Amino acid sequence: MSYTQKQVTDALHLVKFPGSDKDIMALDMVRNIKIEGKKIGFDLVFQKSDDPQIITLKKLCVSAILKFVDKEAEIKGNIKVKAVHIVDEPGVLPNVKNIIAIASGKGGVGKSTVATNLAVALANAGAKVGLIDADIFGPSIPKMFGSESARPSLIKIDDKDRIEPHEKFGVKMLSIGFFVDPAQATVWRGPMASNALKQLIEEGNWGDLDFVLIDLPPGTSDIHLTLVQTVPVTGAIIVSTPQEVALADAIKAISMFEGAGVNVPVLGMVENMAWFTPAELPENKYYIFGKDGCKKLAEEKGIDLLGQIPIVQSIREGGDNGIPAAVNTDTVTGMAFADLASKLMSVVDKRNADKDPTKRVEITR
Ligand SMILES: Nc1ncnc2c1ncn2[C@@H]1O[C@H](COP(=O)(O)OP(=O)(O)OP(=O)(O)O)[C@@H](O)[C@H]1O
Repeated sequence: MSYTQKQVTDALHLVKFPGSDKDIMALDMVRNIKIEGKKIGFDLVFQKSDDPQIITLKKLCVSAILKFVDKEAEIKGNIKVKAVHIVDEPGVLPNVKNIIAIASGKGGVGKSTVATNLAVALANAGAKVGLIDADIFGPSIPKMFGSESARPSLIKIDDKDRIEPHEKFGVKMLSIGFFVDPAQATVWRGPMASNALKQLIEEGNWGDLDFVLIDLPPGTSDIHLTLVQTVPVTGAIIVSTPQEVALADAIKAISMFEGAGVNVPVLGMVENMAWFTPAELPENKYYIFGKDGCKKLAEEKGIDLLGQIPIVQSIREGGDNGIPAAVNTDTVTGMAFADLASKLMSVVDKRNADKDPTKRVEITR
């Protein structure tokens, strides 16, 4: 019999950081949990390699595992302490003004739909925009742009091979879906997926851009860590439906971005599938996934709500037929995405005025 991840994370949720009311899971200090039979191990990530709480916290973790998982669990010696280093050097993408991560906790809430339409709406507003499909295991950007057959070419710049991003509706984009059969990528192991993302970022000929949007996979994964270790992410947008199960996962995504070792400000939330209005009853709103769940969560967390996007047939059709709804600027949905783009531009301006630029992080010891 082996223990479950949940048993371990539940136990570690009970370990509070000394002097704080937050636990080490909420602070995103636990990474790489490995369980083999009775053996449990994980990385414990601190902001500084000489944090005075290292010894105490290691002991608290050992006690929590022995008490709440199993007194026979082999945990001693299996907690590796790691430290976050802020890397103070211009990273890759030096000519990109803002790198925005689009994330969700739960899958299927419309993150790629929002990323696609937001990218098009930003381009319509005159911004120079790039879009990177970081959902390596399930890339959907090629389909949403009607570009499944695009094959970006390699060009030589300063004797180095560079990938020329595909461009459509004013958006420069790269996706692993342009290079491998998506069915192949779904079985890749973590390091292969992380390397693929690094290549899309580092080897793309991105040039000067106002925004690069990164469409992340759902949940929290190695891909998220690869991203913050590869580029300084200006901020994150969290997409969720108003449904409770989706909101619970959205909270985890918010904690991950704001937690130790990542430190990326959350710029706002987007409530997708906020309501449904049938064409024949335009005055009626049906709150299929619940009412204002995301709005309330954003208020609670002190985060801006950037927009509420209803369930609209043309949004789904746009995703399927490769012409994003935001392309049609004179429709109600086109205007909703234009409004979302303008809100994003103003929160990014505010973030850049109020806060220091984000720095890339490295986790070492
Ligand atoms: N507001 C909306 N109205 C109608 N359909 C929508 C809306 N938002 C998303 N959809 C549809 O819901 C489905 C899931 O959306 P999408 O692929 O964007 O979700 P996701 O969160 O990126 O999923 P994944 O878990 O694959 O990352 C798609 O078919 C999309 O067209």
